[in-house]
Amino acid sequence: MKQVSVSVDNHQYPIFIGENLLSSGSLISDYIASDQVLIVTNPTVKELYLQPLKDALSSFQVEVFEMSDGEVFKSLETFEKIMQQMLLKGFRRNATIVALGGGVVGDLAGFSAACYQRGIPFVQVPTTLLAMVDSSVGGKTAVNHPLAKNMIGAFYQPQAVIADLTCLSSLPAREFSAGMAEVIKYGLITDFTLFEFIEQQSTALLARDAKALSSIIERCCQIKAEVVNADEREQGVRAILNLGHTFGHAIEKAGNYRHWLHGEAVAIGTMMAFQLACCHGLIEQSYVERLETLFLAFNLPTKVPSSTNADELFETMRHDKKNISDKIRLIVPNGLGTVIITEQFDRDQITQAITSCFD
Ligand SMILES: NC(=O)c1ccc[n+]([C@@H]2O[C@H](COP(=O)([O-])OP(=O)(O)OC[C@H]3O[C@@H](n4cnc5c(N)ncnc54)[C@H](O)[C@@H]3O)[C@@H](O)[C@H]2O)c1
Ligand SMILES: O=C(O)C(=O)C[C@@H](O)[C@H](O)[C@H](O)COP(=O)(O)O
Ligand SMILES: [Zn+2]
Repeated sequence: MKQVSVSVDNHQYPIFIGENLLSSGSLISDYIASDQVLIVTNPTVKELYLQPLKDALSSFQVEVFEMSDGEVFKSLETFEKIMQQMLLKGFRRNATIVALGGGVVGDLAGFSAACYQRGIPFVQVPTTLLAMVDSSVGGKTAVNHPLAKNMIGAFYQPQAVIADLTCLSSLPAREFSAGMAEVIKYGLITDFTLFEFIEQQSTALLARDAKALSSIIERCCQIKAEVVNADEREQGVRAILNLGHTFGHAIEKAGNYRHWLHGEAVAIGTMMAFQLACCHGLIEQSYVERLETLFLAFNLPTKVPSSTNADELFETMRHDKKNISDKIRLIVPNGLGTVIITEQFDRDQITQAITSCFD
């Protein structure tokens, strides 16, 4: 088992990465504060992994909240249902929420933990690649608003993250690829060696080779932990984790949170950020092509349909939480494995970058 540590203010917590961790009662028990536990999950994950987790928690009084599966259910409505269930079941302030699932479950369960009686402990048990490398780590929790993504939320850190690699064997190929978009992001923002490793190991990764997977998951968690440790509340450097997301969130919204997976939208959004940077002399065309080749190797989309409304995407981007004025704050590459946070691009330049990724 590998371990990475996150350390923010006066809270430190471990990320455990290994095989068969889900059923290890001794591991998870250490992070449960009292006998009351609410597992938040969805029908897909419940079917696969609820029983081993329940067995591991057999010494606790466990309730389950089953939310519907899908990004559209990362909503205030589902949040309210969790609050209702916890209140009706008499959950106290020392109860623990366990998020069993991908990023949708994790973000919603984390936000619920942040709000219930002003904050109760929670544990992340991520079951998708994306959740293992990104959403379970760092304490961004949220629900979506019809106007834009993740608009209502809190920075709220878990007690522990338990990433059981065996869960990845049941992950559909499309979901695995979506997770790879965030993995590639880490290579682009700070660690070009990781990017090159992914290029070299693409066949092994697509075959879900355990050694290659465990190595990239550990590296991504290390990078995310370093960034979060330096800037938990995104006052500065943490924004680099948002590469491709300003475009990506607008793309997700334009598809009503149903058409594109988060990772897919991030892949397209990253291509837009790369086109923008290339068009304005920050990076070479060869880097843009190299990234597109890697995304395509993982069956990720790099373009939106030409029927996409670039102005509508731009209007959604104006709601982005990174913006501190009427300028759009973007993360763009300025070299191999490095990025800058900038407001230098105007509306025309940004919409041009969007249309340059039309199919
Ligand atoms: N908080 C953060 O820092 C952060 C970071 C990145 C993404 N996110 C959020 O995460 C969400 C995306 O997360 P996701 O990609 O995990 O999607 P998801 O949670 O929707 O899970 C993807 C699909 O896989 C299924 N699934 C989960 N685990 C499985 C398994 N082991 N085997 C088979 N099926 C499984 C789920 O039921 C779902 O249908 C988005 O809402 C995004 O905004 C948050
Ligand atoms: O942890 C972060 O910081 C990130 O930006 C990680 C992103 O991959 C993630 O999608 C996050 O939820 C986006 O946050 P938001 O603040 O842009 O809503
Ligand atoms: Zn993301």
